[in-house]
Amino acid sequence: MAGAFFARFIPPTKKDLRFSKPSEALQKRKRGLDSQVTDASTPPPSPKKQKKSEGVPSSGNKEVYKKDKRFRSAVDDSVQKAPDGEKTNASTPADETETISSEGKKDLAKRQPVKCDPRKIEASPDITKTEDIILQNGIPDNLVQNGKSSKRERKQRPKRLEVNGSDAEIASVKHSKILSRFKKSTVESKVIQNDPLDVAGNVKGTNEAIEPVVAHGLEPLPQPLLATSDSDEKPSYSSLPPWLAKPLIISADRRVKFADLGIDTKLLKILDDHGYKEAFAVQSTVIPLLLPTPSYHPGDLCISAATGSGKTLSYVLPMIKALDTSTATRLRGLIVVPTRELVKQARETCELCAAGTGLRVGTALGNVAIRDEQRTLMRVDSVYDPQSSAEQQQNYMKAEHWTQFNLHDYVSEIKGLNVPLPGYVSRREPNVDILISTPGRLVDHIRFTKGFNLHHLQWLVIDEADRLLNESFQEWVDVVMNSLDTGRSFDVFGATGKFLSNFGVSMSRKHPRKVVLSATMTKDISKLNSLRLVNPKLVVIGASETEKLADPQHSTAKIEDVALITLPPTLKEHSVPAGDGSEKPLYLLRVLLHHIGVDPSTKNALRRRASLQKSDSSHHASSSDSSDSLSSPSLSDSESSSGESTPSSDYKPATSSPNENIARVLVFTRSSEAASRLSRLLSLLCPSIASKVGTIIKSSKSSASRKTLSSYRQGKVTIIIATDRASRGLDLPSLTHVINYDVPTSLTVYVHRVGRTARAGSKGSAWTLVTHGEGKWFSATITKDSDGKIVRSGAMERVNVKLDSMKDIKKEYGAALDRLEIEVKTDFRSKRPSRTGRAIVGS
Ligand SMILES: Nc1ncnc2c1ncn2[C@@H]1O[C@H](COP(=O)(O)OP(=O)(O)OP(=O)(O)O)[C@@H](O)[C@H]1O
Repeated sequence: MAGAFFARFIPPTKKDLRFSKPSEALQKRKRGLDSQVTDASTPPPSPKKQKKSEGVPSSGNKEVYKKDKRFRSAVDDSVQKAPDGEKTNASTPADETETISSEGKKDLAKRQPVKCDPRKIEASPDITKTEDIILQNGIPDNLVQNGKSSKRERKQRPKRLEVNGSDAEIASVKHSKILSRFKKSTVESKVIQNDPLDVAGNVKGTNEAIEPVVAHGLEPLPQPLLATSDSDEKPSYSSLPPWLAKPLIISADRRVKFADLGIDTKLLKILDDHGYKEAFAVQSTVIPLLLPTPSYHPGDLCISAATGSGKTLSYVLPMIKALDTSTATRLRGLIVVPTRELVKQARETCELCAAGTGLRVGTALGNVAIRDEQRTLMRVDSVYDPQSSAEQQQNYMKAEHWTQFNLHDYVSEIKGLNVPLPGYVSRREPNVDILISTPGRLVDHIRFTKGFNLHHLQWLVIDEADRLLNESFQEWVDVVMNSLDTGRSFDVFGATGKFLSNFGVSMSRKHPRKVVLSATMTKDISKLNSLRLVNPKLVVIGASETEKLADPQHSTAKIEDVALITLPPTLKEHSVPAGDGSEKPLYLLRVLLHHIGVDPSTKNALRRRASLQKSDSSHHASSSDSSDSLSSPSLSDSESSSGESTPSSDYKPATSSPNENIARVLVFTRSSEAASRLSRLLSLLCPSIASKVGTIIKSSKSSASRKTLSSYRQGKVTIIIATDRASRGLDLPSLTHVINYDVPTSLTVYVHRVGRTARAGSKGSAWTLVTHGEGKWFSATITKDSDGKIVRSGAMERVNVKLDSMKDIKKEYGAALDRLEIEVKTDFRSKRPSRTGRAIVGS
């Protein structure tokens, strides 16, 4: 049979095959494979022996051997099946071919196929479909070895003939090996292209299971998938913890009756008498979460709600209700706020709600000596504790003391120094149920006030949380949290606690409920983590646009989609281009007199205002062509670019105050020095308003700020010039306007400044003077908010203010600056290096 095959085998002519010179590496591989397939020097093994020897080939040989074996049988079959006398030269002699390299594959794609005679190919009926493809396209010339055999192979050939008895068989073995490998690698590469997942299973289009191909590191490197456009895609994951990523979102429009929140009738009456008719959104959401109702949340709360939305009442009401049930006075509620003014404000609300409950409300702020505060905050209890008393006696009464003991002196000493009677010990305790404190003074008490502790604390409120967490204030967070943790240990229960804990009774206290609030709540998880919150929940009170996020259909809304800053919906914002800043006081005056109408009462002012309005109306008409010379370069067209508005357009406070038509203004400067000079300059420029101007600044004594605030409440002061100290939480009743004389330093500062007006549903108006140099920053950070951090109900309106008609005032302005300069030099010569009065202009 082998002889018949050999007789039919006719080597291909040069015309049939195009040869190329194999590379050195391919030559080496070929030699290696040859030696793996057949060992010509050994006698032919018996089938059994051969099988055994096949069973233990080296891993590299195994694969080749299998293929070899399979092909042998295929060739044998094909030879058997081929009709006698029919000749085919479709087979390529094995010793004249080469294994496929990656180079070869590349060449396969690039080069023209070798032309083969299809009739000859047809002669082999057992050639598989893949073989058909290869052979029809031709074997690439670099796959076919040069017709000259290597020396070694020529030497080996006779031996093989001797051993196997058939040269054709050797040739067929080699051919099969190469063809089989080529076939598999071709099929596999096709499959990888079409469906890489299919490689491990059946190849598409063939039902043949693919054996793993030994590619010897020559397989194509895996390529990355083509990048798809993901501009619209949002990550489906969040780096935030679930409680922060999925807040409870409530629309700011929500209103509920206080009676429906479980507030008792006595308190309802008090609230009603003070104008609290119904609960605002933050109150109607937070109170049920904090009180034992079906919505009760057993954990801490973080609350983000706009300025003036009523956050104070949202925590004071439930805290008072929860603490009301207890009898002994202990420090159980602690409210931390950043400024003294806020301490007083929170105290007022607490005292209002605690009226008639017997709860004691105290404050701790740095305006009095700590000793005085200790006297009012602390009390000394005489507690019967013979054991401790005996220990104390042993410490106090040493032998030498007894020799000098005088009973009369002892009794009088007890009276004066509050020394306990025998068997009793003195124990110092905070003498308030609720303490409202600034963080710095709170730390002072924890560190230095004997007996001051937070062991009994049940409520901890942190208002203006982002500010308190941003500034260290003597590391107050760590000090307070450590004090709370100490208070949870069984040691605080004294000897009884130790005794019971020895018997396995859990003696640790409950975590105090923590309520954290801000209008600009931080998403900084590390800062929030420092508060050691337990089972926290984030509540966001948003503008009506965020209502859709609260919709169950939008339940996948994440904190990334929710702006945590919402401006009051009743706030109207304006920006005023203020040129290069050299005439900023004049712009301020113009806004105060013309747009806000701060001085409608005096005849002088009315006359001035009438003349200004007259001249402004002409400017109004021409504002579009010339006013932009004053404007900041980046105030875009999307912002309303209008002429000057009349005072009546935005001046309609929605309060029921009898002084409804009086404008009340808070002007922000960037420093205390600038505030006091601006106040003086305004008085010089416009003496009629001098008596109405007050300041709230850091450098002044707190009594001065207090005086300003009380004068404001009495209606005597209607213009307050302040620093950012007044920007946080200050609730100035019926404040109609905020003016940023100096631009705020950040969006957060802006939000808190303008949030002093438009509170509790009242209308309010904010004005910002923007110089050329500040325009770009202001537009990008405050007006446009490209980050989408802020929700505002309307666009900021740009108002172009003209100074052309203020020639008289300009003359006064020069004289006023000179006078201020002299005053400043005189006043401050001895105190500090003086800045000129003109420094106020740009500051
Ligand atoms: N339910 C209510 N009805 C009427 N007025 C209310 C109600 N709740 C609060 N107010 C009033 O709204 C004003 C603002 O309240 P509050 O100071 O608590 O706001 P806030 O959210 O804490 O503001 P900020 O973030 O600026 O501190 C106060 O004058 C308060 O008396």
